Amino acid sequence: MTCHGDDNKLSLDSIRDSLIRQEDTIIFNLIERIKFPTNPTLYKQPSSFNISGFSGSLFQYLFQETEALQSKVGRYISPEENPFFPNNLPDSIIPPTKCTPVLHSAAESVNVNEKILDVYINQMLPLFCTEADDIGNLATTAACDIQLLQALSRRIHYGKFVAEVKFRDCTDEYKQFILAQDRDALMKLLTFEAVEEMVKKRVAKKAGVFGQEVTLNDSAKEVKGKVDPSLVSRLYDEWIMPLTKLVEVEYLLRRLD
Ligand SMILES: O=C(O)C(=O)C[C@]1(C(=O)O)C=C[C@@H](O)C=C1
Repeated sequence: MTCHGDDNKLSLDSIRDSLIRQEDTIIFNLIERIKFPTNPTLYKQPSSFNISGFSGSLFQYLFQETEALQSKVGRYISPEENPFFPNNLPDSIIPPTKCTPVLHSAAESVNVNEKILDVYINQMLPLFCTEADDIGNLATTAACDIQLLQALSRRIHYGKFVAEVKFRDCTDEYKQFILAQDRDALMKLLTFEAVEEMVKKRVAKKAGVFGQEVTLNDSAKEVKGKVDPSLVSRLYDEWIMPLTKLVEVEYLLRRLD
């Protein structure tokens, strides 16, 4: 969702439909990543490997280089994409689109990827993966990490679009709390507990379905799924939805700048 011309699509229902579709991407990417163990060597700072001219982890190196290449071909001209390493990104060779943006210009300053990365490495991976190193698969593991982190980031920063629609639908209600810079009141106003309950149930159900072993033998006995549905529900409850709401609040606080 980039342009003002897309406004006919800009409703809370259409944005929630996109969040529902993004659940599929997140769960499939999660299933791919958790085939591998945690692989702590990948995230060790500084890296145990000699990376010339670079002092971070092997994972940071791979991710930063990937983002730089993707930036050149226009990934970050989309308001749906937010870089994890925004400093010194190369310019895009693709020209920006000539249309009125949907989001307020302050959207660019809202980026919670540092938090996402911290939660991902220190809380999510230990919850879903076996604790071990698989040195032969570090690059493949990092490729899965990058796909999953970008999907998580896109979903969480979609909070900017959710917040914009809520602001347009109930401008006066939101305006008073923005003017007062009242975070708690904004958080309360944008929270829909019944929707959150539905999200948690739906993602658990999807995890059960997507993680099934599919065989042609109808009498084959059931095998354990590829991902624990209750953990996927927890992932949404404890991190994805709270971080989406944080993005919504941060965006709204700047909406009248
Ligand atoms: O659907 C909304 O209204 C949202 O703000 C998104 C979302 C979510 O992250 O899924 C976040 C807050 C609401 O309480 C419900 C759901």
